[in-house]
Amino acid sequence: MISLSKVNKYFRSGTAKNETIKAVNNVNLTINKSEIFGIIGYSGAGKSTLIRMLNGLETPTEGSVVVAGKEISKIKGAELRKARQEISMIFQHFNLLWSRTVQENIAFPLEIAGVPAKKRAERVNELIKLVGLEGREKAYPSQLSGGQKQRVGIARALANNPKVLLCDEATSALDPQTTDAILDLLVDINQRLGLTIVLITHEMHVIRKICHRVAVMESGQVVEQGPVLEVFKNPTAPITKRFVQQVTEPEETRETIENLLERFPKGKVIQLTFVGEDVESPLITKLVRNFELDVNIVQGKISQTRNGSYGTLFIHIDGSNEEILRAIQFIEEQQVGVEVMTHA
Ligand SMILES: Nc1ncnc2c1ncn2[C@@H]1O[C@H](COP(=O)(O)OP(=O)(O)OP(=O)(O)O)[C@@H](O)[C@H]1O
Repeated sequence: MISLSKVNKYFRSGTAKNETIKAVNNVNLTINKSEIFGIIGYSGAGKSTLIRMLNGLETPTEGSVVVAGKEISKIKGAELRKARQEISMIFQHFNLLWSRTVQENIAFPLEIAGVPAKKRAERVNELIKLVGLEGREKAYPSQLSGGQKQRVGIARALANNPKVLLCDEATSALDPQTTDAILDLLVDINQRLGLTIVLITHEMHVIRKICHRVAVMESGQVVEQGPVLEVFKNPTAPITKRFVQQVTEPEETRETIENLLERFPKGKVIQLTFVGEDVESPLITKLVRNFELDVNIVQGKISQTRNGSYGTLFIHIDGSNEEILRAIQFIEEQQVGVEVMTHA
């Protein structure tokens, strides 16, 4: 559906004469039909420049950009405008028309495409249902929440049945819950309409949650790309490792807990949280000495911070219910956080 071959984009740096910035540096990418493809990178990595080349808002200095069979990098004028109807975009700050209602915003691209009024109204209704904005048709953007505004943006982008949806940091202005709802909507649209989605983001959570494949950008280059699960399991570039860490630690902990609860159906799995020096070992010794319990240390991780160590330890304790309760009470009295693990 999309292919970029040896794409470079240089900008004048604006400081010294003849000095250029390589915003995009020798990028080769293929994005398949109906795929959700994520491009992740920190600010200045070249993501915006790259995505803007997919709809002809920027032209590459060198190389070719082909989208839905058209060489976007070579076409101009009416031909480019026509090609752009197949490539829609949504934005971080929604870019809605503030003096138009929800309905009128969604109808706008249909008006431009010359769709007659009756058909337009039908299509707007369909889109309102698709994005879950029933009842808000007559509202103005200023009366909507961030999530609702992005739903209008999505409906408007889908109005002319595009083949590709480009998402430029589409959830970066939203809170985590709203982000997840919008990401769910994008997945739903991808599945229902078979739409190809390309998104740029600086949040690995977005990639983890919805993308099939990911490309990692740094200083204009794609430093790593592949199926999301593989990149998570085996990140190679240091920047990828940093992005993966954004999300794997809490997730892995949850998975580990489920795994432990299955491995130890009897007794209790307990998470202990320590802050400070060497608090864990006397506690375990006391548990073994003073209670009629079997105690297993199953997993732990202690991290050093500038203010001392911080860590968690998972232990499994088994014995009579009474003894387990006494032990938990004892731990609670120490300088240690304690949580009895249960299934999520
Ligand atoms: N029109 C322009 N003129 C000059 N330099 C530009 C222009 N557009 C982008 N750049 C430069 O190109 C590099 C890549 O910018 P780009 O906006 O593509 O990165 P990004 O990864 O999208 O970052 P952000 O998320 O902050 O937008 C940066 O060094 C930027 O300053």
